[in-house]
Amino acid sequence: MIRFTRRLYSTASTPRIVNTIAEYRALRNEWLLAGKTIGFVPTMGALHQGHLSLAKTAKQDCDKVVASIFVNPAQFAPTEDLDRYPRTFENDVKLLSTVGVDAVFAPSVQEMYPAGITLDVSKQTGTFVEVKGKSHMLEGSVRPHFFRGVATVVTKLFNVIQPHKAFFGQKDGQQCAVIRTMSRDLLIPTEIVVCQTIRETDGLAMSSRNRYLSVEERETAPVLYRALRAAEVLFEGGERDANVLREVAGKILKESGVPVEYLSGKIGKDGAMMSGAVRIGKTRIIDNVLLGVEVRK
Ligand SMILES: Nc1ncnc2c1ncn2[C@@H]1O[C@H](COP(=O)(O)OP(=O)(O)OP(=O)(O)O)[C@@H](O)[C@H]1O
Ligand SMILES: CC(C)(CO)[C@@H](O)C(=O)[O-]
Ligand code: BAL
Repeated sequence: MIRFTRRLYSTASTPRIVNTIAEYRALRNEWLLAGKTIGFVPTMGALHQGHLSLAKTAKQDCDKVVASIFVNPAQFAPTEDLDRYPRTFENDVKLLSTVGVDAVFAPSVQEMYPAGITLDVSKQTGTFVEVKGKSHMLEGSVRPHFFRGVATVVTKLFNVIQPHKAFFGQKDGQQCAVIRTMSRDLLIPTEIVVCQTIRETDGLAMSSRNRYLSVEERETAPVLYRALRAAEVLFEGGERDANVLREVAGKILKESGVPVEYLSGKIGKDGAMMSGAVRIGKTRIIDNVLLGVEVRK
């Protein structure tokens, strides 16, 4: 009985680990010949329930699901946490096996950047993807290198994986907008699906970097969501003045004393996104709420 259970687990659920582009392409050809559709969940690892919810949605929509685990150097400034970014590969694979992911693409930096990659943008040579007009405000005002690194690696990953659909989290709302624009402009045939933000019970958006927080910092961290949620409640009650919504959220943040990097909210005819970033100790917390707009549950 025990043996039977084990066999089921190892053959039915363990994703295939793929480290090279050549190996992935061979697998993809097999899948395409068999008429399978491919869903893709790009990640940097250190997985949590937010990532798993993307994989579950991908599994509902597509025959085969590939998750990538790649800590992309190009989206880190030289002063940021590339070296200490959490790397928990074995546990990540275990988690992905619980939601039926078929393959984990985990390439080396050399595989993804064959000509090498330096973090100093002024010294970089070669080809990069930049989404002008969407990359230098909000997150991009604090991390000017960031969306160039993300757009570049997502283009490379799309070229390798060639998925029918790719799944991203609303928590990184501006990233979703950048990737949608990039896909439209570069005529990328992959459908971009944005999935809802998964939260801890106290409202904090799940995030790999939350594990940097000390016990006291973890208690403070939900303040950003509390502030955004207060604005959302007002919006739901009929308030349509973006200044009022920002003021309400801003007051809560000010009272908490946490340093605010930005707090933004504009109301358009199709609804609005209120977003913010705060520093809790050395850790950046970002979050957003969509007002009057639905995302994939
Ligand atoms: N709480 C969440 N709910 C839904 N999707 C999420 C959540 N957190 C991350 N994602 C999505 O998972 C994908 C991979 O994100 P990533 O690996 O950077 O995780 P992360 O938790 O956002 O990490 P970090 O703390 O470094 O920002 C992205 O599309 C991201 O938006
Ligand atoms: C999309 C992504 C995997 C690109 O490295 C990263 O920015 C992330 O995890 O959100
Ligand atoms: N989730 C976005 C990845 C990053 O902050 O580098």
